[in-house]
Amino acid sequence: MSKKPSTLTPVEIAREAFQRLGARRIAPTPDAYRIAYEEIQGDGPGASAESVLAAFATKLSRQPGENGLLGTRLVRARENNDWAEFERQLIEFAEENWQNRPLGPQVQHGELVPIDLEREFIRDSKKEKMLREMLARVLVFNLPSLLSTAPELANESRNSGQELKTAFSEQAMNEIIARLKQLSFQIELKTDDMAQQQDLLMRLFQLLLENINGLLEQGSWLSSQIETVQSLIAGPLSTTSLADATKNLKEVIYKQGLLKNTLSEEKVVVKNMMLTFVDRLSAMVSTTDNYQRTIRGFSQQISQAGNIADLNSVLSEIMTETQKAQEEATRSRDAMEDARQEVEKAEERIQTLEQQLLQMGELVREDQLTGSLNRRGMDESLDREITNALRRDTPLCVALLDLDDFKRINDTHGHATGDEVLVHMVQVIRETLRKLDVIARFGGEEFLVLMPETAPQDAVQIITRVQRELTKRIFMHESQRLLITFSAGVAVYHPGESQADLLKRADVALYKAKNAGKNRIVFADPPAPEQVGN
Ligand SMILES: Nc1nc2c(ncn2[C@@H]2O[C@H](COP(=O)(O)OP(=O)(O)OP(=O)(O)O)[C@@H](O)[C@H]2O)c(=O)[nH]1
Repeated sequence: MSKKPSTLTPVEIAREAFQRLGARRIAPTPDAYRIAYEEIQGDGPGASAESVLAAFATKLSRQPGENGLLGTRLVRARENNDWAEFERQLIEFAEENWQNRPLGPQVQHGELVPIDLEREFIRDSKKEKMLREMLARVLVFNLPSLLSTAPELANESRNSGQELKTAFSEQAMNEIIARLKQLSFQIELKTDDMAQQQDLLMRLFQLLLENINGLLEQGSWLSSQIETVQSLIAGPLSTTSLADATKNLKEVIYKQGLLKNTLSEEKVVVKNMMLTFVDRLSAMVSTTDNYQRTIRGFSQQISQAGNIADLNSVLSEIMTETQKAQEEATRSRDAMEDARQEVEKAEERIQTLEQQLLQMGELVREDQLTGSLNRRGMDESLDREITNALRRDTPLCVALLDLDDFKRINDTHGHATGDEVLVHMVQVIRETLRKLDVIARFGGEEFLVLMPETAPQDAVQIITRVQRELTKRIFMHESQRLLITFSAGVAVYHPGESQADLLKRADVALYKAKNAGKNRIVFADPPAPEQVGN
């Protein structure tokens, strides 16, 4: 800190002092001369406070940054002999650095603050109060709620928090610090334990699911639910994906429950109708039996009749009985006709409900990313549409769509953007297609569109519309416009053809579209005769 005393003689110092004043263009007043003299003489015994401050200012002015600036200001104040300004600069600097003084890099991140440093810091009573309150709140409220599976640690956290609020002495503070160190260590151990337990539970859950699935009928509703859960827990778990899956399943289960209730009610109605039908039938049969018995009685009476008058009375009785039997038969026929109509209506309602139930099932056969059907849902839909097409004798077309240069999109903009493109693509397709068309994710960036009751030329038109729509509805990524196109192979189903052969033809056409330069649609060749059983 102190400057070495000069080795010059007093005469040399006096000469040097005059030269220095000249160089600095300062008038050689006694004060200025004395300062210059002392400056050159250095910190010898008896150096004045002013010379110490002047040397300090000069040294400081050679420092970089804020310190250098302060030094320059101090040198200027000293040169102007403005000691009031010199003092003001020093006080300002001291105040600024006092206020902003950080705890310092000496304290490593994650380590407890040493007591002496801390004492300095907590002189600022406002900050101390805030810090104490925040820490107490974390210990009393937040930490215990995370430690619900470790009640003894939760209690310790709560108690330390409470005591921290009143730990004002150094000793009390040291005790709290020691307790918190211990608590932190125990929480660390507990967390490791919990992670292991969670892992074991997850494996147990997987085993359980596999076993249940093995017991279930293939393709049953519950089996598909279980597969969804299995695939979910196989991947990385996130709160959002779990919440989404739970929400989906809950909704489906709720709707399924409603539909199943209505369905069983409808089935009871049909059963009652059948019972009425059988009742009426037996009533009619017993009426006919009675009638036949009565007629047999009459034929006896006729054979025993002695005169026309007897015969006349038998005849009028026969007429009455016959009329009764006829009326009963008509009543029974009407009742049976009503019952038959009711049964038909109930059957229709059952069919509708079963159809809805089937659609519900498809909800969990969805692709998680895009919301379109997944491969399993697609297989079932295609099966159903082929059956419908054959039964109704209507044309069924399929289109296999494959995004162009999707790998480049992934490579250039990232996988997450690639995912968004897939979602965008499905949204555009869905909004462009008709209600009865179905869209399924065939795999990766390939989609299958089923177009029931659609002739080949209409199918090509529909897919062209999707293509146009996709170029109109530009996909934006970070203010950049990404042009998304696809190539497609379209095929019409030929009766007798297998699902696999139909998809194969669409795939070959798609391959041709890609080879012909992409962003185009190719119609598939008809199947070979042996593929349709000719
Ligand atoms: N982001 C994302 N990418 C996927 C997904 N599934 C498959 N891919 C990627 O899709 C890309 C398909 O690449 P390619 O088969 O070479 O096809 P392409 O780049 O579209 O080229 P062409 O079909 O010839 O136009 C691969 O990079 C896959 O990793 C997915 O779910 N999300």
